[in-house]
Amino acid sequence: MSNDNGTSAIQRRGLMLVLSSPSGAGKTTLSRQLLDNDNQIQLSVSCTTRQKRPGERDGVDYRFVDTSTFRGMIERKEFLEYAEVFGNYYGTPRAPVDEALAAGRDVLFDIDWQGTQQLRDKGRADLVTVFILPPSTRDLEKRLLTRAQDPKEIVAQRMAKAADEMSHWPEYDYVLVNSDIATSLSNLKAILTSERLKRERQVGMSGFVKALREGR
Ligand SMILES: Nc1nc2c(ncn2[C@@H]2O[C@H](COP(=O)(O)OP(=O)(O)O)[C@@H](O)[C@H]2O)c(=O)[nH]1
Ligand SMILES: Nc1ncnc2c1ncn2[C@@H]1O[C@H](COP(=O)(O)OP(=O)(O)O)[C@@H](O)[C@H]1O
Repeated sequence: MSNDNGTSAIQRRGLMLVLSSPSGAGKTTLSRQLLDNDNQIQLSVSCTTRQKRPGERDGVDYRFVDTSTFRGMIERKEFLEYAEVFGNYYGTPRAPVDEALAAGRDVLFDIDWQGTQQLRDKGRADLVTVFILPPSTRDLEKRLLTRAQDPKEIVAQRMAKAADEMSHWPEYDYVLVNSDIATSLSNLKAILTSERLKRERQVGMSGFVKALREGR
């Protein structure tokens, strides 16, 4: 796996980039743009028992499963973490994450604060967490309404939960206020670049420096 700072063949460890926010703040939009822009990171596709929204694709945005399938996966310990959010189950399948990290690839997670806490409790050294806030409550509601994918009562339910969810921002490494999407994307890319360049993640660096010092 190469890094992006011109030192191309230096191997590094994959990292786990977590995005959380109240519903409607823009994490799905930001995730999609980041994935389109960066070929070293892949999305962790969660399982959920919630209804598919128009335009969502099974296996791409989520794996849509029924409650008994989800419970079976819990029993077989197939989830790295899972939680109940807005009355539905959501969970991160473990195997694809382990495979990606072992191959030195980064993994992007769109999960809530409960899932983030579970990953943190497992002491995952490769965790980098980002909380996304809306510029205002009015903007948040406007975004949920203009997304136009949830019935009015679901939007109201999500707005009612927003204050609670936003109280978790101090638990995250980075915080972005998503006013302008292009600025947020560029800030997110800056976070990712800096985290990739951390010395301890560049596991191939000592070999590289050894070769340099030997004049090779
Ligand atoms: N813990 C956990 N939360 C998840 C997972 N997948 C999605 N979520 C969260 O569940 C919440 C609802 O997601 P969703 O129904 O897609 O609504 P949206 O956030 O309005 O797009 C969001 O906070 C997601 O980040 C998961 O695998 N685990
Ligand atoms: N910076 C932004 N400015 C204006 N609208 C935005 C911005 N970011 C996202 N949106 C819009 O807000 C709505 C909710 O965004 P989405 O990414 O689905 O949020 P989340 O995944 O956090 O629930 C979408 O219609 C999206 O196009």
